[in-house]
Amino acid sequence: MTLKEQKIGFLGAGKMASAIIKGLLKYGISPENIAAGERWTPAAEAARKDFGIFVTDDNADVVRRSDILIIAVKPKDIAEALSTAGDTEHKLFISIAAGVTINSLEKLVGSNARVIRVMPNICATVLQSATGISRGTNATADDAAIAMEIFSAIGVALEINENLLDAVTGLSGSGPAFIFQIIEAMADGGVYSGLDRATAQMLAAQTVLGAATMVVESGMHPGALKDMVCSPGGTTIEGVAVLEQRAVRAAFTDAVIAATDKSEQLGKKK
Ligand SMILES: NC(=O)C1=CN([C@@H]2O[C@H](COP(=O)(O)OP(=O)(O)OC[C@H]3O[C@@H](n4cnc5c(N)ncnc54)[C@H](OP(=O)(O)O)[C@@H]3O)[C@@H](O)[C@H]2O)C=CC1
Ligand SMILES: O=C(O)[C@@H]1CCC=N1
Repeated sequence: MTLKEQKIGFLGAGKMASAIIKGLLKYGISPENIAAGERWTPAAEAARKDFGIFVTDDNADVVRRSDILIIAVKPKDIAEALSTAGDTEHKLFISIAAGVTINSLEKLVGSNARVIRVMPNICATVLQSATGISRGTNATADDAAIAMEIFSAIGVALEINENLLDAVTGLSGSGPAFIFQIIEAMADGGVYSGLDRATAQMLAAQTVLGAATMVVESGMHPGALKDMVCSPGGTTIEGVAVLEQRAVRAAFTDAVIAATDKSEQLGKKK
């Protein structure tokens, strides 16, 4: 069965499920092939209205209708969501929850459960997620292939050993928030110097997009690319010196490590 023929259900229709659904619809999956189970909240109403998908507060109905279930509730809500999922046999479960291990997911879904743990990011909404994928004990090669297909449809996906998924969570799962902070702060700098907010934000965002594209397309070390911008005695090295004085690179490294540690801690709570 191709991805476009699969019935995909979501347990939880909040921010991240919506990002993935939006991406899948952009990719060309029919809304008729997507269902979501959600507490009857504004998130549910928005998913129904915005995406035209089937939305219900009956998780078991979503499971019945779907071949693949994407667990998209907060880590603390997984046990409850799965306890209301009804007959989970013969289904593939893909969890996007931070920190929740394959071992605990398999215990919650059932002993023979086909489980895949993934960590996408919010950029799925514009088909630019960076996603790590780890296959559970009973998931087949076909299951891993379909998970790769789903997350490759909404960005870049790679299979990775589960012991590295917390690091993926700290880096690319949480990373968009760090980059949004950079864009906000750079735009503030532009506004400080007289640019209007909209212009400053557009210039900041396009600069991040362009710089990221150069790293991806050239494969060059970012430090070497930085050197290409820094004219001797010029403007850029003045700014770079300020960032170094404020230990900005160390702060970003530490932010990724802190988010990774938190993902590990969430896993130990289970
Ligand atoms: N946000 C992000 O950028 C990313 C998030 N993730 C992971 O995705 C998951 C979801 O995060 P996010 O989308 O941000 O969270 P949200 O709170 O936006 O979405 C979760 C939704 O699930 C609903 N929900 C809770 N319990 C149940 C239940 N038993 N049955 C059905 N629906 C339920 C919640 O309702 P209510 O609000 O009433 O509780 C909420 O609307 C988390 O596990 C997170 O770790 C992964 C990558 C990136
Ligand atoms: O902050 C969180 O816990 C989730 C997981 C990765 C991004 N957001």
